[in-house]
Amino acid sequence: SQRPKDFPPGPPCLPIIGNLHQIPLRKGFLRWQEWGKEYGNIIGFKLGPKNAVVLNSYRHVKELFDKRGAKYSSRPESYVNGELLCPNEIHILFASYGPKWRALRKAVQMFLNAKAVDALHPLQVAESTQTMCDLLDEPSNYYDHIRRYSTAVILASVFGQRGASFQSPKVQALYRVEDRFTVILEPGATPPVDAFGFLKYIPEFLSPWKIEAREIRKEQSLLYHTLLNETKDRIQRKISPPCFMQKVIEDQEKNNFTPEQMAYLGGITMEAGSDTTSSTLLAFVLAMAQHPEILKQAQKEVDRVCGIDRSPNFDDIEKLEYVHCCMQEASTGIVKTLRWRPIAPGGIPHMLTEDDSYEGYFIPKGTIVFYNAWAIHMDEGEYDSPEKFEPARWLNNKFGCKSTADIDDDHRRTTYSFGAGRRVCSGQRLAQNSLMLNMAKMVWLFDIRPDSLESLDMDIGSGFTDGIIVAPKKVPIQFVPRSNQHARIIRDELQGSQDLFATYE
Ligand code: HEM
Repeated sequence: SQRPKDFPPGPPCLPIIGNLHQIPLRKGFLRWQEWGKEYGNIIGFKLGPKNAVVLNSYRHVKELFDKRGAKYSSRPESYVNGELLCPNEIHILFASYGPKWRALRKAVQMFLNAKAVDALHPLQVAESTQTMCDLLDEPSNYYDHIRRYSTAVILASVFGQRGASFQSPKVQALYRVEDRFTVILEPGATPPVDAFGFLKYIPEFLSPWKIEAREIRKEQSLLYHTLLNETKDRIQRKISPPCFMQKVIEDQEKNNFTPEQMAYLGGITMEAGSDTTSSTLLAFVLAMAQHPEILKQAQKEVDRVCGIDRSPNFDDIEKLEYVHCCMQEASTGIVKTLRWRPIAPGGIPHMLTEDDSYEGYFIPKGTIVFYNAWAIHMDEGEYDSPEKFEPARWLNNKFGCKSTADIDDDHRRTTYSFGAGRRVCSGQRLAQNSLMLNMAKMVWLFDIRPDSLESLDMDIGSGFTDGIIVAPKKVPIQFVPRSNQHARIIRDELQGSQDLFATYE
């Protein structure tokens, strides 16, 4: 547990365990943020014998992940991820930087490139319109309706199948397993088995986390294989609409993918795109419920651009500057940010594959490097009152930062919510399209109000769930249609989507 010579500064270590005892089991990114005040924005610490570094400033993420991507793009070796949950590097998010990851990333890119993603506009419009009608019919279940939306878009575009309601068995199966998956992946949710290898030999009856991991693996594998087999069957019967898996199946020999790799490729895309997008939308709902004045201003703009005779669509989005700012603040604008509540606040760890020197520090090969999206987005040096939901900050400059800040355009990302470097999220464009469309339609259609202001808990610690992906906890929120005419129009628009839905049934 000794710190390497010239390692970045950090808290003193204890023998053997290093700093493990100082990192809380949940939401460790808050502790890293606190450490930043004492040790600076690049902090070195020890997870038992393993070296770890956390980056609390965008400047370091930019220099290390974006400019030195060849070295900082692997993932830490992990017994839980790599052996129990997703063996043989089948999971793109956890695959180490090498040929297997490259083949997966190339395949995913085929589905997530700009042209392919923009071809999904009609599907997104149809599913979003259904979501608005679901919110009209059953507002108290807003949480499920929003979660259904993101899964339905991926189910249809990846597997050519429909997720018509939150109760659909596949949507249910996905969230049942996904909720458990994101919790077990959070550093701290399992014993430090990578630091102390002997822990893996403790029998299962004394290690409930092992049983949990095996069950998750079984459920995930069953779901992904079932979806793949159903899609294969529908393709054979010539009743499948074009979808990502169709292309993957056609290219199976060329890519040399096993059925397991194919099933996981589709399943993981669904995983990656479901609760990420819905959690961001839910954070937006929370912000709108707390800030009626911001909602009003966004409504004014949507009304000016779309009027009352139709709901917003993709042609309008470019013209909605203030709604953009709301999205940039709560979530993602076209190429902008997810600042206020990043859904992966502690980031997804990268691993350094060669020794490196940086600003006089030595960072050895094998170091686990965390980018702390939470600390980056809450940096008081960069943002005025960072804790405040303030869309207007994005009117100042494209980074939403203080006008007095030194605005640095070189390789700086407008958001770190999607990660950075070569492992940056492949699904940004698809996610952004979904977010913008749903936010614009929601603002156009509803007044969004809390049952009571006291019921809103905006605190990232207490008001959001645990896990590597966090989401606002469910609180009662009212969705009140702005007029009968708004409600009638959205229902009429839904009728126009029925033919498209039928192709996925
Ligand atoms: C608001 C929505 C989303 C957010 C905030 C988000 C965030 C992230 C983050 C933080 C990473 C890790 C980046 C890193 O390690 O540096 C990631 C990876 C990834 N995301 Fe997303 N994501 C979102 C939506 C999507 C969607 C819709 C898809 C596809 C359907 C997707 C597909 C992926 C894939 C395939 C990876 C793995 C990349 C790799 O390791 O090579 N994401 N995402």
